[in-house]
Amino acid sequence: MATGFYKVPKAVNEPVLAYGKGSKERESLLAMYKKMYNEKADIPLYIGSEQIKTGDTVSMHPPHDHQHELGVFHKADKKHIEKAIDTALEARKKWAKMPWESRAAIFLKAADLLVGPYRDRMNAATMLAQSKNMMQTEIDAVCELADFFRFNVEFMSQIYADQPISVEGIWNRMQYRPLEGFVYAVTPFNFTSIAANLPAAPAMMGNVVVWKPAETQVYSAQVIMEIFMEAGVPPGVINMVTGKSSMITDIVMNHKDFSGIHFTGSTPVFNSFWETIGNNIKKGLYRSYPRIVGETGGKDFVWMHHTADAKAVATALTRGAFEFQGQKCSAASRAYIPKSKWADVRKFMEADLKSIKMGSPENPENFVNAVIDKRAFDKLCGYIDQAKKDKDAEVIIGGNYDGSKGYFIEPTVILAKTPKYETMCTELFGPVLTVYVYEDKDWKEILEIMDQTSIYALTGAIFSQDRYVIDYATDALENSAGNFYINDKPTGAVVGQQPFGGARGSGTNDKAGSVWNLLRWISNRTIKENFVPPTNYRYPFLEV
Ligand SMILES: NC(=O)c1ccc[n+]([C@@H]2O[C@H](COP(=O)([O-])OP(=O)(O)OC[C@H]3O[C@@H](n4cnc5c(N)ncnc54)[C@H](O)[C@@H]3O)[C@@H](O)[C@H]2O)c1
Ligand SMILES: N[C@@H](CCC=O)C(=O)O
Repeated sequence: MATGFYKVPKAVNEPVLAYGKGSKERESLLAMYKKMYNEKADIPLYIGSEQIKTGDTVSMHPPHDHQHELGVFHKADKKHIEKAIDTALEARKKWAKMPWESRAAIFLKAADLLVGPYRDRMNAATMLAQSKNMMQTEIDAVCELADFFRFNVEFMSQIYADQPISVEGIWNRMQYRPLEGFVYAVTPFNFTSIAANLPAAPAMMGNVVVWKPAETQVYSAQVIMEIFMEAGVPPGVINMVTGKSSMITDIVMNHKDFSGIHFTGSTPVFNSFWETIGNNIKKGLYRSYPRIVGETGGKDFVWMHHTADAKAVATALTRGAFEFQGQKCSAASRAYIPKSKWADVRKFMEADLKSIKMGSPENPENFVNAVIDKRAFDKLCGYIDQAKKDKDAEVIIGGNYDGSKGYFIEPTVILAKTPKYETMCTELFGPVLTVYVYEDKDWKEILEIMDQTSIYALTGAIFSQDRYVIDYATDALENSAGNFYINDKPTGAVVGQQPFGGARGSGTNDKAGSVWNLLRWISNRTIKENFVPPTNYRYPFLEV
């Protein structure tokens, strides 16, 4: 097909729109929010070219307005999952052979559709489904997602261009085959961009996918499917199914052509997948070893040295811990502050948090919105109530909540009297930050404690103005975070700039939106061609 070594457009990060007062983009987005709020969605399963409405439905509600119904989505039963797998495997016959330039064009088109005609719809859907304010949805559902599509296209072309050396009479080639089978993408509620990227990245590399979004994200997942279809992803390449997670996983992982899992979500769920896959390998069920890629939980830290600026640290904590209600895997959830600076950090945080407004994302003045659902709300309120009772803790900021209209929890700061207090160690995934105040002189010991406090190693930030201290802490915390920040908050990684992912209990660290991630979705074939094959078996020294 291709009659040239085509070069893909250079990827650049999508500029984030400001949504300032009186701006056209703000007006247009709010109009779309109102329109979608008043419609009733009826979301089918997307299997091949069919949109299946099973009649077995689940209703959807904005977390900040849970009495309002956004519509319903339809649930699959066993036969739909089997059909999705069969359809994917059928689609693979053509998709795996499609020239890479055509696959690239589809995802570049998806990016342009997203930042153009779909921008408002994608943002409004994410505001409604996940209770993100305008800025949080813009950086996630539009900019990060467009970046995933465009940068991955560039990384794909770099991978394909990488070829082995050849010697006289021999031409060596590397064929970057998709995996033999289908990939299962299981995605979290909190980032629309991650939900789209997990099926898109393997698909871009020529794989076919069965995609199961989180129940609380299905509303915005539908818009992703609309974009995929309009961009030209052929029917059957990405099949979106919704329904009981354990039933879907059971059918998928017991299929001999299951070739990989692309997961983002909590650590226990990922562990259960690994266990199932391991047991099935033992039974000899699979054709190939499935690729297991999972980005999971975090207990992300901010550490301050006494040489750091208190206002900068307080700002990093306010944004890092409470943007999107702390529901980022990267969110700062434990902070270590030296005694000499604590009064200042606390004063600045109190002032910041007092000025924060909480409510619906439809009102742009609300910095904080609702947590995702009742389960999360109850769990978080339970930890806050416990901290109010515990001798080892004190709730010093916030601590109030109200679930009557929406699942609203005030940004809450707990002061822990021991560095191993429960909320210093366990991922809560909400607007709760725990602070431990240490003696300035003990800064080296505290770094050691930090490294040993949680099972996770996702993100972390250190603040200091002393370069020796920065170097020491960077070294001491080498394995404590896959994304490490110096004098910055631990959230907000940008595709192409800070490839994202962590190790230990935080996942396989394959760095979403990078070459390293895409490499997991191919299975190379090395091809050696000999132009003039030898016709004499003898070694030179055996010549007669
Ligand atoms: N490391 C990262 O890059 C990253 C990014 C985003 C979120 N996260 C993590 O995700 C979690 C929050 O997201 P969540 O609440 O959606 O996570 P979750 O683990 O509850 O759900 C993730 C997905 O797994 C599915 N699932 C849950 N139980 C299942 C089961 N038994 N079988 C099959 N599927 C199942 C869910 O339906 C959802 O689609 C946090 O732990 C957060 O740290 C990590
Ligand atoms: N990439 C995002 C986190 C995604 C996880 O939830 C960040 O860096 O804040």
